[in-house]
Amino acid sequence: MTAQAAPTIVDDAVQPQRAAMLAMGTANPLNCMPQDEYADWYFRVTRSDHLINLKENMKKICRNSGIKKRYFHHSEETFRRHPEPAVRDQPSLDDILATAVPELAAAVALRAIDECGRPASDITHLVFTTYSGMHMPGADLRLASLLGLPSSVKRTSMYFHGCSAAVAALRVAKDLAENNPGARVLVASAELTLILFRAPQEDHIDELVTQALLSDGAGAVIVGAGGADEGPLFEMVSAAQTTLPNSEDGADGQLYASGMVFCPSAKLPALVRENVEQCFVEGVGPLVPSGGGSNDLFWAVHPGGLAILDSVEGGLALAPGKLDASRHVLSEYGNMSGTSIIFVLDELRRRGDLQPGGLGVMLGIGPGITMETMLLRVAAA
Ligand SMILES: CC(C)(COP(=O)(O)OP(=O)(O)OC[C@H]1O[C@@H](n2cnc3c(N)ncnc32)[C@H](O)[C@@H]1OP(=O)(O)O)[C@@H](O)C(=O)NCCC(=O)NCCSC(=O)CC(=O)O
Repeated sequence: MTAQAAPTIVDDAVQPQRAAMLAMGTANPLNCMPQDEYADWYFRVTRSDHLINLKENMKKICRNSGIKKRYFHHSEETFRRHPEPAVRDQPSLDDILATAVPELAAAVALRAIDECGRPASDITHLVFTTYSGMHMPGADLRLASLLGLPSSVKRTSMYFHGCSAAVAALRVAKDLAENNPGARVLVASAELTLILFRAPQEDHIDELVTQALLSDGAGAVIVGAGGADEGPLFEMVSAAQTTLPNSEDGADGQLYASGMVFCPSAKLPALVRENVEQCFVEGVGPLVPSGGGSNDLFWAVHPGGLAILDSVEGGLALAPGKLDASRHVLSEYGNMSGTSIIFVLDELRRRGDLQPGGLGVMLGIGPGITMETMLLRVAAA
């Protein structure tokens, strides 16, 4: 990826108190699974080795997934203690998820708070997102308690936004920061795939794709609108959400007593390819300087799968290398659903290719089909 020129944007005058990402943190559970061992492991723990053709199919999907390894909270030990999710479809997941989701979220939130250099008690708003379980009170409250946030913190939970969740949460955080002077918003996203772990079924290749690509992770970002004094990383210039018409069946998730069933459609990559440019142009295009094309921007794209990234690259006619950060995250961690985008942002800033003032687009792709776009500007060093 080459360093880019730093275009200026047009609406600074109308948005004096623009929100920015001030700090971020990411983390994964400890169990690391090489992708080339996954099919053998998965069919063994689900006692499905007799489904020989399906297992071969799974091996092929894993080989072609662009993923080297994934991380999981669960392990073989989980299924020795709780055999239900692996073999009977009657899982007893709730206690595990109710504890592990806020704990993982707290670990990443602490990293972001540390990086920010101000105490947790300065957090005024919490926006929490997950699909890995639902409780009342929710994981957001447990997270607030683990972090020791003030009891006055204003909590917003966003459940079941799938792979566009963290971009949507950041959009909400941007509005909160820009409309509440002094606000310091903690965005936390945590996903554990234990909620959707199920034995393979012969007529459900879509579920096999889910089992082969999705993985566990959490990310946190602190958002404020205090200007340069706060040491911003990325200014959040403008955000948009676009829902593709008649695409509800493009990614279908349903929560049952036995856990979540999530089925991405085989047509999802084509839907993305056909629509991504229009979503970009309509969503944040008007703020990109005239003459600036998609290749003049940096890109943080949800690494949903190799075919998804290839579709975004093709649909926007991006130069090779433009999605390297997303491809790297896919390879090293798998598809951590909405959380992935925070890993991509973190990867982009670590690479050191971004130029102060450089513009880029963050793109989340989730059920709907929903495309969440946010125009970002790299803050001055
Ligand atoms: C799964 C793959 C790695 C497999 O790649 P391959 O190179 O092996 O080959 P391929 O794409 O031709 O697929 C192999 C065979 O599997 C079938 N196949 C692929 N995806 C399928 C799906 N979702 N449902 C049912 N069948 C599917 C193909 O039709 C083909 O069938 P046949 O062999 O009969 O021709 C890739 O297709 C991929 O990256 N797909 C995108 C995955 C995806 O949807 N990710 C988003 C998850 S949801 C998400 O991130 C956001 C959200 O919505 O929340």
